[in-house]
Amino acid sequence: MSGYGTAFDLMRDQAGDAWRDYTRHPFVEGLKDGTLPQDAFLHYLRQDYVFLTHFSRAWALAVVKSETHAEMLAAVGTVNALVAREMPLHIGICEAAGISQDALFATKERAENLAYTRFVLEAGYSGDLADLLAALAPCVMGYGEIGRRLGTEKTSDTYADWIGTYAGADYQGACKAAGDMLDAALRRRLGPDFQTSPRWTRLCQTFRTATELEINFWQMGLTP
Ligand SMILES: Cc1ncc(C[n+]2csc(CCO)c2C)c(N)n1
Repeated sequence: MSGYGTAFDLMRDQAGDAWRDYTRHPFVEGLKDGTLPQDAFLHYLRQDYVFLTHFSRAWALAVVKSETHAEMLAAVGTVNALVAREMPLHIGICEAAGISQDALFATKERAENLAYTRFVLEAGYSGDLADLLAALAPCVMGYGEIGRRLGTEKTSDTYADWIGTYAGADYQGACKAAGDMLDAALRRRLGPDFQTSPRWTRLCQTFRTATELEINFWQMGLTP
């Protein structure tokens, strides 16, 4: 059990090898032992800034697709955390590494990056909040799992700040909240035994595709 909710555990099991390939990708192992080249890390961060721009739009769409005040509150809180905290963090790390804000804002979006965020947005545009959250979950919980594992297994402090962000209580709490939101959204729309709903297979497919797109994102990080 992950501690991130019932639906997430079931979807992760359905994703099979893809989940393992995402959370134990060579890029992740390079963060763990400090062997990831710095230029690959900075290239990843620049692309991730662009990623966060579109990811924030996807969470804003979750506000649009909400049906209850509790859903709106959770979604709007994530939009705020992303735009007011996570994005400035990336700007600060890049600036400290010599990448100006102008250079960062001018980053050309890689195809692997574009494919992922537009897939998530499309899941939301054409579906309801359950479809959108199934596409968002691998990102949120995957980094939670990676941070938690690297927090105890890391053998180098080179990327300790990055690991600490995702291993920390704040982020772990956000994963638990997102897992609870996913469970509640599925119960509301699919019923209490949501895994017996005719929609379940497709939601698991959406989760798996987003997981595969996360693998491609790490791979892109290794090829600046
Ligand atoms: C490619 C990529 N995937 C996942 C994350 C992690 N992440 C993105 S938004 C967010 C906050 C809640 O949605 C978190 C943890 C990332 N930064 N980049």
